[in-house]
Amino acid sequence: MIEVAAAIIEDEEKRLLIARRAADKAQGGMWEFPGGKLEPGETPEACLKRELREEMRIDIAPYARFGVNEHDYGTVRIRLIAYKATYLRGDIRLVDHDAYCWVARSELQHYAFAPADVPFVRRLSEESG
Ligand SMILES: Nc1nc2c([nH]c(=O)n2[C@H]2C[C@H](O)[C@@H](COP(=O)(O)OP(=O)(O)OP(=O)(O)O)O2)c(=O)[nH]1
Ligand SMILES: [Mg+2]
Repeated sequence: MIEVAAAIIEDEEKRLLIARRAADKAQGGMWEFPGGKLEPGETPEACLKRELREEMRIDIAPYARFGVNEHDYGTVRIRLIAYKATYLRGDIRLVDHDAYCWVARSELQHYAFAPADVPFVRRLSEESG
């Protein structure tokens, strides 16, 4: 089981940050909440702060656990741990993804998300914001 943390980052207009996985990666071309694999001994919050600096050059503050979803991709099984987070500072620069977007909750349904994210997307779509 691979443990992966994902950040649901909101801006002042209540839009959420989503990013598209590069074509050459697992789940290439699919949208996700940015993040990555936990390193040994790392908390999900620390992982997310590190990953968002590495992958997008921004600072975030995770503040609440949103949920966990286990998904079997056949060759790998992942435990995806989602945290709500606040966008603190930095201009986004894509290091790893090939696109990003700030989207309203009502627009999330128009993006093809990685299968492990689908339960989170459904819940977020029903939230007000
Ligand atoms: N970051 C992230 N990964 C996700 C999401 N949904 C989902 O199925 N995944 C899968 C894709 C990968 O198989 C796995 C790990 O994600 P990753 O590629 O971001 O890991 P990483 O940043 O540590 O990158 P790397 O060092 O392995 O290249 O989790 C999601 O919303 N966010
Ligand atoms: Mg990543």
